Amino acid sequence: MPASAPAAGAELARLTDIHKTYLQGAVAVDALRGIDLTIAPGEMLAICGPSGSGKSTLLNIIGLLDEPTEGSMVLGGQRVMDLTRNARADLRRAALGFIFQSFNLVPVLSALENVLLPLRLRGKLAHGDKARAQQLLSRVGLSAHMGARPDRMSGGQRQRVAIARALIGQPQLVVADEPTANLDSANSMLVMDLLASLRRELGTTFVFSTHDNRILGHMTRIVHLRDGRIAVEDR
Ligand SMILES: Nc1ncnc2c1ncn2[C@@H]1O[C@H](COP(=O)(O)OP(=O)(O)OP(=O)(O)O)[C@@H](O)[C@H]1O
Repeated sequence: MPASAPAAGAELARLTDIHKTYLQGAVAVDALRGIDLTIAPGEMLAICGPSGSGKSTLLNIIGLLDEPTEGSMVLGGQRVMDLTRNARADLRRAALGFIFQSFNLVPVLSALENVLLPLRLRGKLAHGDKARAQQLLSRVGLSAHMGARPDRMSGGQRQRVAIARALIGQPQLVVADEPTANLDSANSMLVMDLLASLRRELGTTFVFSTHDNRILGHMTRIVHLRDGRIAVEDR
């Protein structure tokens, strides 16, 4: 049974008739075949489906990491297709956060430096950024590990560093590609409970791709993909 849904009406993102075709040598692979999807602020939305159904492709498009072959997308009121490459990168940095199944932390940096990295990559750190990163690390239960490097941490701890890193830029939308795929059941539940609490506290919107049925109870909506199309939606 999905968790309580946010109020209907507003929209953070709208995808209309999205298609994505990849070329594998001379063969065209239609990974997405006409996706219509609206994402409301505060949703915790899961994109489910079998391997190859197009989950990662769809997430990459929502996260402005890839472009559709056809179709349109509006994010935060901006028509993404009308933006230059630089403007799209600016929107991605300002509006989006990312969580990956393999955590994608920088091994030679401490947990605190990993959380600050997205801000450093944007330019100089502002006054208060370090304190905010420390607060976020405390909020994800890692106050005793701020100076530790990821290779000294468990998978669950690493994913919690990655959650703090995804949230440091105060994104409207966090895109999470199979965030529990490398975690055991206990850590998956800890991470999902944490994300659900953060969603309630911060109002952040989350879109997940997942094969993991254990985490679906945390979602406000579930979209099932089959062969690049939306097959079923559960609210
Ligand atoms: N970069 C690429 N180049 C060519 N084909 C691709 C590329 N990325 C994905 N595909 C193909 O597009 C289809 C959808 O792939 P996608 O990775 O989006 O599915 P998925 O549902 O995320 O799968 P999985 O659960 O295995 O990660 C598959 O047929 C895949 O082989």
